[in-house]
Amino acid sequence: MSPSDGRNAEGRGELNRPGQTTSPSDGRSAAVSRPILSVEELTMRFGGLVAVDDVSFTAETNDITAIIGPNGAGKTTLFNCITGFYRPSAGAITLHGPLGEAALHRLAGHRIARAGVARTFQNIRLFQGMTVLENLLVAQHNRLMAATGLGIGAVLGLSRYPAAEREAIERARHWLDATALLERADDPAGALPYGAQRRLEIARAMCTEPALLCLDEPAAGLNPRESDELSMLLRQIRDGGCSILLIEHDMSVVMGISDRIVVLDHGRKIADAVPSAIRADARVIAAYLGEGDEGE
Ligand SMILES: Nc1ncnc2c1ncn2[C@@H]1O[C@H](COP(=O)(O)OP(=O)(O)OP(=O)(O)O)[C@@H](O)[C@H]1O
Repeated sequence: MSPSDGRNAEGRGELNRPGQTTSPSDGRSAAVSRPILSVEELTMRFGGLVAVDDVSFTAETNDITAIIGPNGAGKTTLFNCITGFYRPSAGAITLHGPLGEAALHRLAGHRIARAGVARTFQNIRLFQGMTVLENLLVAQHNRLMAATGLGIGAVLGLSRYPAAEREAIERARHWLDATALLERADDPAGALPYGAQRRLEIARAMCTEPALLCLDEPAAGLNPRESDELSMLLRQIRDGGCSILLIEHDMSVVMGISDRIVVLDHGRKIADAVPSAIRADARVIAAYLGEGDEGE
């Protein structure tokens, strides 16, 4: 799937991770699509309430796939199933990641992270008292431990530890630069303005080098300029080779950057198409009007 209308020509500056190469951006449209995530007949019940009801969709590699829908539609519950916070009542979630296929519906959260999925939350969850840089180093703790024999190498003063630590700092600096936070590296995270904290959350997720980045309302509380900067950052992350799953209520962000949009209403999928088709979809318009909100 490579819809021309879902692809924005502007803001194509690619944002490679350290040591990563990408194919030219003009090669993206010609690339054969490959799924990064398959959700099949997913259901999540809370007692008698069906929060996600038999939902199936596919997110393609190197796409931004948005999940939208009125309040209570089941978006966050779907995210929580994908990222291991909830064990689904039924259905399957498969990540087609760099380490092969992973059945996410059966894995614990930390193993889902290791398989290549990172997420941010609706409510900011940073270590407020730690510095900005420390927040990014903590995110790489597991990788650092694994690279050094679970820390024993560090204790014994073996040479791999300093190299792994240097790489972690380099990766952190790369994402601080990408999110315009380099100058705030030594400030406590809690001292950053709200929009900068949101960017730091994304930088922290990217430090784990995910194949799939799941963002839960990243534009919430941002002013229009910050939302535009966020859109640019997300395009750059996508063009750098990371697929994105995005829950967002800000329709200017969603329509501006999404390659595909899945719409939920009362737990059910009611539409799944490129942005231009979603704008014109009568069921989608009715769902938002039913909420007393046209969504745009
Ligand atoms: N842990 C839970 N226990 C019981 N009910 C829940 C739980 N989590 C979510 N729900 C219910 O499931 C439904 C879907 O909620 P969810 O938060 O997934 O919707 P949403 O689309 O993310 O909404 P919003 O846009 O307002 O964040 C709601 O009716 C909600 O009250």
